[in-house]
Amino acid sequence: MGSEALVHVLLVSFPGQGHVNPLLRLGKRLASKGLLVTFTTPESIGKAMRKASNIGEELSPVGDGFIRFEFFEDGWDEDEVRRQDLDQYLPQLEKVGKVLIPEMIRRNGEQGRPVSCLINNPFIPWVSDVAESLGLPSAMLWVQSCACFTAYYHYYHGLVPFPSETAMEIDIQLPRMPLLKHDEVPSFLYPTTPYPFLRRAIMGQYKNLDKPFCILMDTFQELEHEIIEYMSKISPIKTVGPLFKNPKAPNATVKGDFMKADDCVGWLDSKPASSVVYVSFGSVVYLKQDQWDEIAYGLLNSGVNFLWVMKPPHKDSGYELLTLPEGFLDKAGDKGKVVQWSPQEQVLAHPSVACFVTHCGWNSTMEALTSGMPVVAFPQWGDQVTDAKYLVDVFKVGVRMCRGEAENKLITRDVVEQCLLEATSGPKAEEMKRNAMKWRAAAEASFAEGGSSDQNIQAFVDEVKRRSLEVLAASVKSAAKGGADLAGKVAANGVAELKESKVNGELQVVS
Ligand SMILES: O=c1c(-c2ccc(O)cc2)coc2cc(O[C@@H]3O[C@H](CO)[C@@H](O)[C@H](O)[C@H]3O)cc(O)c12
Ligand SMILES: O=c1ccn([C@@H]2O[C@H](COP(=O)(O)OP(=O)(O)O)[C@@H](O)[C@H]2O)c(=O)[nH]1
Repeated sequence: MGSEALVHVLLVSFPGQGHVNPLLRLGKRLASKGLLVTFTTPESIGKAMRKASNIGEELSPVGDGFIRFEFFEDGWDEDEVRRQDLDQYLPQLEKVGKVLIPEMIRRNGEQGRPVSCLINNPFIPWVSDVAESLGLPSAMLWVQSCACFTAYYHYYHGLVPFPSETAMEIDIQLPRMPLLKHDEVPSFLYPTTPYPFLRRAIMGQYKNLDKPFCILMDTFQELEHEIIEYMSKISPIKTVGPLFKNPKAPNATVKGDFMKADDCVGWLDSKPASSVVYVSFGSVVYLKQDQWDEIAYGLLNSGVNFLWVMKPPHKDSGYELLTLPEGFLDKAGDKGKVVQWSPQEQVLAHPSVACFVTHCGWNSTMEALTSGMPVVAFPQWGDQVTDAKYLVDVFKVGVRMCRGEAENKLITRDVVEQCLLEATSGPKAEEMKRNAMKWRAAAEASFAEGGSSDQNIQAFVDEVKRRSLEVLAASVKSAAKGGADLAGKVAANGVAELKESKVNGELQVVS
């Protein structure tokens, strides 16, 4: 079957690694079930993705369908420093995207690929407005846990008290969730957050929550059973995680890394089973030099093997380049390896790796659970503090090393060493490993054919197909009436294509 006869969905991503990864993974899942998927994000990131990853101009086959990329200009010069300031960048993306995304949709229609559905991730809620204005269905991929989704929901609607200027240190009880201490709710909700623009971005998504017909989530039934059941009654959520495995297309090479991963698998191969601690704080967290030094000495003093990701800061971020203590690499010798970026999925799946010191970003959390990997939790802000609470107290796969950036506390080398030892040897380590392996099995069952997430993805694909026929039928009507609005034009172009498809006997449309 040619790609032109397939139902086409357009994925629009916020330009962050922790957002691109899950949306692209969703794209591969949808493609593998027979859709044509176009993935788009600003060209500033597109450029990095093309350079670092296996992305070309052409269509990539994935399972029964295809994925392709188109990037859009954000209207700023290549070296514009304001991109680092989301207070300025998010409104710019909205202004430009509201013009360029409809143009991209129209162009695709003209080229014989009418778009039937838009899917976005958080921080760019205006994508649902674009879809609505064109008469297209839309969905949103929530890229954090269902617990965090619930916390933001209750905050947005003022349903329970949250920490405030006058009562900062209150505990928070949300339905079907463990009691959260004040510093365990997503920290963007603290009155003192240094990232109020991320709170505004997320609240913008909640303001628009009635527009998507479906909210997809990178989590799975068995992991957050009760809270998923509760929120399903309020919002049209469908769990489709863990997205990072694709059983129908395990060899699809399309990846969205912004930086080429350093080679470290050979080094891991040379190490004994369960002997290496993997340390990574994701793509945006940047620690202070004194904290970095303590972690370095903690790693050395504990005597464990370690693989440590030390990514360079963005040149306009204002962060000082971190350094390692003098003589650190010599002292570590062959016990340690420091890289700028790792192939994290492969690292977490490697038998030499014993545990993961993580900032608890939701992608890292899902990847660890799905790989059966115990963690040492080192959360900083946002959803990370809530994820850490769940990893340690609910999923029971982790040791806590800190409570988050708001605590403003230096974690000393002794504490680092103690946590590393606790997570790698002795009864606690064994128990965490057992629990992690249980989560791995549950995750695998959920994405295997017929599992809860697989069923939800299939139901979503069926619904998109069903709605695509409605969209086309509506546009045939409006085209017949001579409607010259944009949606009409898009769809009218699509109809020409569909007639062809019909001739091929591949798609049937009632007009
Ligand atoms: O890339 C960014 C940017 C950014 C800044 C400038 C620019 O030009 C482009 C982007 C800002 O905040 C972020 C926040 C993020 O939170 C991360 O988002 C994940 C999914 O929401 C969570 O699970 C993680 O815990 C959390 O660390 C992830 C990101 O990738 C970013
Ligand atoms: O060295 C690294 C560090 C991170 N990642 C990937 O980058 C994403 C980070 O997302 P997460 O939600 O964990 O954190 P964020 O970067 O958004 O804070 C995950 O998919 C990781 O697998 C990676 O491939 N190599």
